[in-house]
Parts: sequence; structure tokens; C-alpha cells
Amino acid sequence: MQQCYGSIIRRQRHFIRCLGGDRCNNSSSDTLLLLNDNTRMQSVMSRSNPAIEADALSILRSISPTLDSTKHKGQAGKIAVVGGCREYTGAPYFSAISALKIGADLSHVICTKDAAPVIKSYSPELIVHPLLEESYSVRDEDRQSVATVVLAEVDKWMERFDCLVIGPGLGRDPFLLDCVSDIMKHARRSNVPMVIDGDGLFLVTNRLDLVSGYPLAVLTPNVNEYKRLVQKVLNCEVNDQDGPEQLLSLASSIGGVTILRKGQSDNISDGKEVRSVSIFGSPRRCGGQGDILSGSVAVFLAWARKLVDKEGHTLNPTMLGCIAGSALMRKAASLAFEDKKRSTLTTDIIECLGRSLEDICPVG
Ligand SMILES: NC(=O)C1=CN([C@@H]2O[C@H](COP(=O)(O)OP(=O)(O)OC[C@H]3O[C@@H](n4cnc5c(N)ncnc54)[C@H](O)[C@@H]3O)[C@@H](O)[C@H]2O)[C@@H](O)CC1
Ligand SMILES: Nc1ncnc2c1ncn2[C@@H]1O[C@H](COP(=O)(O)OP(=O)(O)OP(=O)(O)O)[C@@H](O)[C@H]1O
Ligand SMILES: [Mg+2]
Repeated sequence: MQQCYGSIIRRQRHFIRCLGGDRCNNSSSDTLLLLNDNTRMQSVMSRSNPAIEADALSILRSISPTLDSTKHKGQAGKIAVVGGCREYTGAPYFSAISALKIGADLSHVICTKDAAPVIKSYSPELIVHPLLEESYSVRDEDRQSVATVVLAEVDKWMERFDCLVIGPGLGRDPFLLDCVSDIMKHARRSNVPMVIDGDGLFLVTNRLDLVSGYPLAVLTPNVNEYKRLVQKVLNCEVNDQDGPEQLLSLASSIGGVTILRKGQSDNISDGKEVRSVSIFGSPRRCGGQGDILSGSVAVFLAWARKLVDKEGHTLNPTMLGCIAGSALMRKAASLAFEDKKRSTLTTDIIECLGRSLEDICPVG
């Protein structure tokens, strides 16, 4: 193990030299620190996270489309968030509005009938479909017919979506989750990429067949969601000593889906490679930041799919989408925190998405 870390540390040192950063070796924590051009200290590697740091800013720049007058509405992406129920209306809003603020042309929300008027009232920019139903509003004998209607309505739109986000604020009602399982099967048949988060991960952890072997599926677990996935799929506990190896093995065991494990560093694997994004970030842990991330990954994944052949990237578009989405979310969180400190909220971070993107990838 010691030898293995030695070689990883040598590789990381080489990588840091390639980045042109100043290096200092903090022997007490055994962590390499990089001073970037803003003199922001970034912990790029530690023994608990020996994954290769992605060149996230270059990736973000290379997959963001140019803005020019020849383009028509829709070319920069049409995203749909499947989520929003009686309890949660904030999460799908955060995800869908983030997609728009980053540059998607259209952002839909497919939610329960009760949640729709609330989500519509947050923003006129979102296209809100009051389609889903929870058990309490459907009689047992009507379930089959209601499920058929839900699926038919979503199917009318399916081919128009460049990416679905499944799960922010979806809730865990069994009837609703059955309908969402059907939506996921249809999305898969139509080759529509899916970012799965929040209660979508609760669903998928119990129904791995929904994503297993689908290379356009991205799972974005937080600490709890990751723990449940590891227990279910690998039949063991999370092992942070071998974090990247375990992540790689998890992604490969689910048939090559891409997993973005959120945390102090975001670690990303498609079962073949592991990359980490450690730049920027904020110490504020208010709820809703994962929802911003899901909308952000959906947009960058849609863009990466369109550009990946032209740019000659070696990483697949799901990895690129995760890396870019993570970097942007963390940059926006750091800007919001600079301004709002302890009172930083998710809405403040959303307001910083545009400036963050402009700092990294100016319009021209
Ligand atoms: N403003 C909002 O509307 C927000 C909504 N969120 C949504 O909240 C939901 C839960 O996400 P968390 O990150 O809190 O998930 P976690 O898995 O971290 O859940 C938190 C705790 O609540 C329990 N729990 C939640 N719902 C349960 C249920 N129906 N039955 C039994 N136990 C339940 C979990 O087991 C866990 O102990 C997701 O749909 C998520 O998208 C979050 O994204 C935060 C912001
Ligand atoms: N300790 C940390 N330091 C820096 N950034 C972090 C830390 N933990 C999480 N993040 C960042 O915050 C974002 C959201 O991660 P988090 O774990 O809060 O998701 P979540 O629990 O699903 O959020 P939500 O409340 O939206 O459900 C990720 O992009 C991640 O990079
Ligand atoms: Mg979450």
C-alpha cells in the first residue's frame, strides 16, 4: 500500500508541475497544497483521496458552446427535471433554474399535480408539467390507468430532451416511484442521458436494473446515498482508505455508469478511470447545493455529447459533464461564500453561476 501511494504521489507531483502551480509539502497532514493564480489554497491530494485531479477548467472551457447569431432556440440544450412532490418543491426548482442560468435554452419540470403551482410561482422561466401522482391521490383501482396516462404524456416530450435529471425532491411514494421507473425505461430506450440524484438514487439503489449497463446514466450520491449504494452493490462498508478504487469498482459493478461521489473533493468514475475535482468550494453546507450540481451536470453532459468527437477528448461525455458541473458549482459556492459568509444560501449560489462561468469561460 505504501509503495502504491508513493507512485501516486509521484504522479500527482508531476501533474502539479504540469499545472505550473507552486507546491509545498505539508508533512504533518501529508497533503500537497497548490497555490493557484488567485493564491487560493487548494488541497489537491491527500492520502485519503489519491485520485488524479481533473483539468476541470480546461474541460469546462472546451465543452461550453460559443454564443453566436446563427443558433436557434434549443441548440444549447433542453433539460427536464423529474421531481417535486408535496414535501419538496425547492429541490426541482434549484436544479431546473441552475440549468437555465448556466446556458440551457429550455428547462422543464415534471412533478406532481400538487407541487406544480408552487414551482410555477417561483419562476415563469420554467416549463412545469403537473403530471405525476402520489398514492394518496389515486384510488387503487385507478392506478394502472393513471400510470399509463403519465407515461404517455411524458413520452410526448421524451425525444426533445437532451438530458433528464431524475430525483430532486421526488419523494419516496411507491406508486410515484413505479411511474418514474417506467419513465426511466423509456428514456433509456430513446438514449436520453439521465442524471440521477436525491430520491432517484433511493429508487435506483433498490432497482439497479434501471441503470445497470447504461453508459448514459450518471449517479450523483451524497454521503448517505453513497453509503447505501456501496452496501447494496458491493456488500460492504465505505472504505475511505481506498476511496477511488472502491468508487471505480462500484461504477464498474453497475455496468459502467458514471458516479460522482460528492464531498470535500468530488470523485468521479465511469468504471474505467477516476478523476477528482478539488478546486474552489465553500465551507457552508446548506441544503440544495446538490440540486444545483444535478442541473449543472445535465447541461454540461448535453454539451459534451455534442462536442466530444470534434474536441478529441479521451474521457467520455458523462465524465466530462461531471467534471465541468462540479467545478462550476464549487466556483459559484466559493463566490457566494466570499460575499455572504455564514448566511450563504442555495439561492445566493445560483445567483453566482453566471459570474463563475464568465470568469472561467468568458463569452468573448
Ligand atoms: N429545498 C428542498 O426542497 C430540498 C430538498 N431536498 C430533497 O430532499 C430529499 C431527501 O434528500 P436528503 O439529501 O435529505 O436525503 P438523505 O438520504 O440524506 O436523507 C436524509 C434523512 O432522511 C431520511 N428520509 C428522507 N425521506 C425519507 C422517507 N420518505 N422515508 C424514510 N426516510 C426518509 C433518510 O433516510 C435520511 O436519514 C431529496 O428528494 C432531495 O432532493 C434536498 O435536495 C435539499 C433541498
Ligand atoms: N466538505 C465539502 N467541502 C467542499 N465542498 C463540498 C463539501 N461537501 C460537499 N461539497 C460540494 O457541495 C455540492 C453538494 O454536495 P452535498 O454533499 O451537499 O450534496 P447533497 O447532500 O445531495 O445536497 P442537497 O442538499 O442538494 O441534497 C457538491 O458539488 C460538492 O462538491
Ligand atoms: Mg441531494
